[in-house]
Amino acid sequence: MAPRKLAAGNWKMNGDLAALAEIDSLCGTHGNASCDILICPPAVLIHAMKERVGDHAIAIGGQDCHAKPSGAHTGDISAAQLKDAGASHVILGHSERRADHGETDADVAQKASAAFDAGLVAVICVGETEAERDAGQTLDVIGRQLSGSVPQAAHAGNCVIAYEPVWAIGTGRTPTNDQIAEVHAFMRNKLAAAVADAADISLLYGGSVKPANASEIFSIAHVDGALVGGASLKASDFGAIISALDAAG
Ligand SMILES: O=C(CO)COP(=O)(O)O
Repeated sequence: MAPRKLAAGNWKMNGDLAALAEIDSLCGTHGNASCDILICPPAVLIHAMKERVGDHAIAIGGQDCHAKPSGAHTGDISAAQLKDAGASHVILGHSERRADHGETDADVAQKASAAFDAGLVAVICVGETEAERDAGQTLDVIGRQLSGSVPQAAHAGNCVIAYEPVWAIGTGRTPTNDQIAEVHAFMRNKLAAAVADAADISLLYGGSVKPANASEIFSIAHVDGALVGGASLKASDFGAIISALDAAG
């Protein structure tokens, strides 16, 4: 088996019911793509988006979940609730949550275990800050985040890893091909020490992926797809990225 190709969109705190028209458009143009497609809207849109997708092969995901299955946690959402609303995936450990909510690697690992228990695929994010890259610490940081955030129960069927350099998110800047290749090869090796089928885990790149740079990024070894922020909001842009992934060998 080879890792599955995945084009994933993270809508972050964007979109409303009217924006689901973009999903209708995406279903019309890319509902039968050969790569996997995932869209992670704000949680309030999951159910409606799932209904809109219907029988098209577009998966829906959350952007976070609580580590506990239920209880007195005002404002939080459990993995089982995401699943009940129609999600099959959940993004965990995004750098915006690590920064804004103080999430630690241990927090992310607990949430990932909760996601596995609920039958969700966890899309676990890792990535260095610009200061860490400038200090030559990139691989140390990624290694530490992978060790701390990916539970032992992870395997290719329930886990996807996204490398998102913090400094490349929403900035229009991307690492060089060599820099992406170095981190992705490192992640593949590092996971092999922890997970039996690590060679089959999909490794995504995220950070300023656009239609204009997608083909080049998808040509890099061990890049199995992308986690796309801004360019996932419009069906025309996200569709072009899906087409680029479909065309990549
Ligand atoms: O954070 C990201 C996806 O999770 C990337 O965002 P941008 O594609 O907007 O840079």
